[in-house]
Amino acid sequence: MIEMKDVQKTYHNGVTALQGIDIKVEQGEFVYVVGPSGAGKSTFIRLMYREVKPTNGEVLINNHNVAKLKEKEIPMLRRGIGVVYQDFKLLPALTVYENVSFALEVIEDSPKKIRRKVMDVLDLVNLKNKARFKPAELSGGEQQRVAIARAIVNSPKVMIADEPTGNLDPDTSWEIMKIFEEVNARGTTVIMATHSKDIVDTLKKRVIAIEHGRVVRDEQRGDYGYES
Ligand SMILES: Nc1ncnc2c1ncn2[C@@H]1O[C@H](COP(=O)(O)OP(=O)(O)OP(=O)(O)O)[C@@H](O)[C@H]1O
Repeated sequence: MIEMKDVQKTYHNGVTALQGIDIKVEQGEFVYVVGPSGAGKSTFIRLMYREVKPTNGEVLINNHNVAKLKEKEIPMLRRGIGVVYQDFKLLPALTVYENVSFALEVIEDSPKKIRRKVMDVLDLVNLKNKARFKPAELSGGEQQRVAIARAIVNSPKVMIADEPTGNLDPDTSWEIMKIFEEVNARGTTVIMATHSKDIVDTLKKRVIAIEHGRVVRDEQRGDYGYES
């Protein structure tokens, strides 16, 4: 479960990106985060994996106060959260297989088990046949599928995506959304910031709208609510 209690984030330059944020997301939900450019969406989701710390208030992930984690406890938090970015952030020198296995927590796994886990997630994103390719040899949609495989290889409880279809054409975006729905159907909470009216209005989910750093709307099966 993810909970924010009266959260405020003011950056060092004095910009207050978020204030008075009170939300609760239950395990297994699928949530879109929408709003105009600069509204605070990225800040909102970056608080969840402690990429940024709240200035005031509490961010609780499975009842752990994220702001109070010690440095050495942060990897444990992040192991439970898979993150997908707009620009994929793959390691260019590594193959598809290596990009995914690199993210795997391997402490107790045998080589056979590691291989199975990596190939299972590559199968889910339909990229088993390109395991030996380098990112530059893949289309944008394929690169994003590798990034999703990397995000879910540790079976996280939560997957967070910041504009995951922002660099992709509409057909490829729908492929990515099908994978997100599959990941969600397997029990993972999905939080996705997006500017895609088409996606939000077609695949109906909970919608949290943020404007000027405040939640202005929170609806089950909501609309995008802005012009595209
Ligand atoms: N690291 C930072 N330092 C200072 N100000 C920041 C930082 N990151 C974001 N901001 C400011 O906080 C506000 C909210 O930014 P944020 O990136 O959260 O918005 P957003 O809704 O994700 O925007 P977009 O849709 O354009 O990605 C903006 O005014 C932005 O300039």
